[in-house]
Order: sequence, then structure tokens, then C-alpha cells
Amino acid sequence: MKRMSTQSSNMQGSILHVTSPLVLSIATLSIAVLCNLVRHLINASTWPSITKESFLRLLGIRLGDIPTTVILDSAVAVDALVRRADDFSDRPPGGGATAIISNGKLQIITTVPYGPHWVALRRNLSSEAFHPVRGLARAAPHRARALAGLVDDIATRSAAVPVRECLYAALFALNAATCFGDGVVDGERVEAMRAAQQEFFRLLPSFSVFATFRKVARLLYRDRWKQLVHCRRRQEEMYLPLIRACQERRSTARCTTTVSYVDTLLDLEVPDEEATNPQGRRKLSDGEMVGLVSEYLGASTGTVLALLEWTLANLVLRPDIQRRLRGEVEAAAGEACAYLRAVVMESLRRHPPIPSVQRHMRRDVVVGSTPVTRGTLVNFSLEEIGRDDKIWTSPEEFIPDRFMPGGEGEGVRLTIGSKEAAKVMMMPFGAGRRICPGMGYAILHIEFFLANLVTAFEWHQVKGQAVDLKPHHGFFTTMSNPLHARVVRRAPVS
Ligand code: HEM
Repeated sequence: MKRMSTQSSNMQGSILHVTSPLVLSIATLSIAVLCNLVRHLINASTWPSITKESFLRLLGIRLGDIPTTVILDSAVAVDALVRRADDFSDRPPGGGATAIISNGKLQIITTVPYGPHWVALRRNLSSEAFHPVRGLARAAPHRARALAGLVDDIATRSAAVPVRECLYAALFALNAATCFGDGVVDGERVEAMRAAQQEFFRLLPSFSVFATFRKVARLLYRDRWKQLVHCRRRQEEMYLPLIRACQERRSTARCTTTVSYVDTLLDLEVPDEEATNPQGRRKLSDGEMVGLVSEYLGASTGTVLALLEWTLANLVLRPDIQRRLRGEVEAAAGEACAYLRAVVMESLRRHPPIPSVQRHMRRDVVVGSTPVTRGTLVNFSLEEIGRDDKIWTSPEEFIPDRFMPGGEGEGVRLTIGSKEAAKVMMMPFGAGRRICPGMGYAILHIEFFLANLVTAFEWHQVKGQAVDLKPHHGFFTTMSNPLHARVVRRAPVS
């Protein structure tokens, strides 16, 4: 390029002055296309069909793709995520619908870069909404209502219960209640929100093309961009009136006690990047609140739903495990259940709903022995770590006993501290500063629903419909073929 500009300075005013850089660029581009084309033809057995993606690849452009180093080793993962957290606490930029659509101006917990804004959003979720007393204990009536609705729903279904559908309705209603509090969302509205949110998460992985070269991607994927805008608009139309209703409820009831996630968001103040005073704080904007509500509903429903469905599928396949679990829960009468925890741990190990976590590098680093350059990604495979055959015996099998006393997984913890590297055998909730803040809420709900569902019903295979454990890797890892089960009603749930 430097040589070109020297040349052109001698040709002021000539047409060549204008065209030669263009001609050279076209020539360079053509060579690049030809090289890539030859490479494709050498690798492909047939002539490649020309799609938008393949054409861009010929140009050497991979929309949404950032060079990535994949880590499969748990010790390397812990060293990076936990011990060197200063370098490993940022997610890839440009992810998440809220951030994409606002060009990075509006952020949610998942996408916000590590820093004071992240601290404020995250602390609000983990210490306010998920506070053991103010949050989790207060949600008990919502949980009881959701369970009663779920049991009624399952009991009235015909021979093959569509397990995912029933669980989705119950979990979404529960999370909408903990999100907005009492009396704000009616059943019909919850159903519309659930359908919209389900559609949004189905489409979300396809929006990753907008993570890089956004302007080009918007031109090439106009329909996809329209879908993204449409999804976001629907969320605003649905959630903003509910947020207003929460505001209204607070002012009329003269009640300032925190009762829901939205209440905590209405109280929250985050650092004001535009303030002249570095200590300046501001309230959240409407756009930010819509994104945070969507994140809350999506993360709290999709993950727990996936895990419960996987667990029930394994219990259908293994009546012996199901019977033992039921026996333990009934005998425990509300006390802690070691085998219940073991079943949940085994499910998290074998079927982590989020298969990997990504970190974006702000500077050049070395991970394990691999140099990783600034601006690229490191992907830690939670799925592979949980199924490492150097750590686990028969890792593909569902064996809750591994987590019982004397088992190879005895004492495995999900919260990973810097001194625990030697014992880290799985990390379904991630690790380091960005570890999942919903872990306690998730485990509470998974155990609550599972314990009640195995005591309320016996779960059997539907005749002629084999349970298929093939995974579908969407935004969450779910069963490729949703579980259908034949259920037999047992004692009513207390
Ligand atoms: C079985 C249930 C769940 C699993 C397996 C799970 C897993 C994960 C994983 C692997 C991460 C990434 C962690 C990392 O990058 O190191 C994450 C982050 C996150 N999860 Fe969960 N999660 C679950 C439930 C929940 C629930 C119930 C919520 C409640 C809203 C939630 C909210 C979040 C949020 C907000 C983040 C981003 C945290 C941050 O960037 O600081 N998750 N989760």
C-alpha cells in the first residue's frame, strides 16, 4: 500500500491515479478468490454450490467467525479461567441480540465487558434477586403454584406426555412470576411471552453472523436482520408494559420491599460512562431493562428445562435409578437427599445445557502451551471436560452412583476456587468471574421439580417410541427428539 501511494503522487489528475489502486485491489481480490476457489476444489469432491456463505468464504470472509483456540483439558481451563481471571473475563464482543441491535450501546450481564458495569448488573442478580431469603425463599409460593399446574397438566394428558412442552409452560410461568412479581402477568400473556421467547432462542444462534463485519452482514442477511429487529420489537411491546406495571405497583402500594427481579432493576444504579464525575451513577434505560428481562427469562427457563428433560429421559431408560430415587425422596420427607443430588450431578456432567464457554482476549497470552493472540477467542469445552475418559470411567454412561460416597465423583464441587484445580472434574456452570450466577436458583428448581415429579408419577417409555439421547446443539443443548413418556399417577403431591 505504501508503494502505491508513492506512485500515485506522481500522477496527480490522471484517470490512472483514481483507477490504479482500484485495479490493483480487484487484481488482489481476484487472486484471493482464485486461490480460495482452488483450495475449495482440491478439498471438495464435487463443484461447490454457490451460497452466500460459500461466496464469502471464497473472498476469505467468514461472517461471525473469530479465530478460536479450543481447550479440552480441565486443569488448563481452571488455570486460565480462575487463576488468570484478569485475562479471561471477557466474552466475545458483538454477541447477544440486545448488544447487536444497539451496536454495543445496550448491554446485558452475559455480553457486558468485564468492569464496573458488569459488577453492578451481576451483583444485583446474585445478591438481590437470588438472595437466599429476599429472593429464593420468597419465590416458594410461585414454585408451589408452578408445580401444581405442571402435575395437573401432565395428569390430564393422554398416553404420550410431551414432556418438554409441559415443563416449558410450568418453568416459564414460574420464572415470569419471579421476574415481575405477583399479579403483573396473567396466564394468557405468559403464554404469548413463552412462545415469543422460544422463537427468539430458536433464531438466536443464526444472529451470530452479525458479530463481525456488521454492516456487510446486514446487507447480505437482510431477512435475518429483519427477524432480529422483529424479535426485539416484540420483546419491547411485551415487556415494557409489564415493567411499567411493576413501577405502578410500587408507587400505589407504597411498597419499597424488593419482590421481583424487575423491582431490583428499577432500584439499580449503574456507572454512568457519560458523567463528568467518575463516581456518577444512572438508572437503567428501558432498552437495557428489556434486554435484562429477556436474558433472565431465557437463561432461567432454557437451561433448567433442558436439564430436567435429559434427566427424565435417563430415568425412563433406567427404571432402577428411578425407583431408587423415588424411594429416597419419599423416605427423606423433605430432608436432604444425597442420591437426588447425585442424579442431578450426573445429568449436569453428561448433558451440560451449555456445552462450552468463550473468552475474548484483550492481549496476547499463552493457554496451556498454546500462544493465543489478542482479539481472538478461547473456547473451553465443558462437554468434553465432563466426559473426559482420563477422569471418568465409562463417561458416556449415566451412573449417578459416581457421586455417592466412595464414587470417583465424591466431593466434586460446582463452584471452582483457585486452590481446587486438582479436583476439577466438571464445570457445567463455567468457572472464574463469569461463572453462572444462577447456579443456586437452578439447582434448587431442578431438585424441587425432579423430586416432586418422580413421586407424583411413574415414568415409562411409550410403546414403539424409543427414547433417543441424540443431542441438538442449538443455543442450549437439548434432546434432538423431544421426550415423550407414558406416566402413571401416584400419590398426590403434598
Ligand atoms: C442448569 C442450569 C444452568 C446451567 C447449566 C448454566 C450454565 C451457565 C454457563 C456455563 C454460563 C457461562 C459461565 C462462564 O462463562 O464461565 C452461564 C452464565 C450465565 N448464566 Fe447460567 N446456567 C444455568 C442456569 C441459569 C439460571 C437459572 C440463570 C438465571 C437467570 C442463569 C443466568 C446466567 C447469566 C446471567 C450468565 C452470565 C454471567 C456473566 O457473564 O457474568 N443461568 N450459565
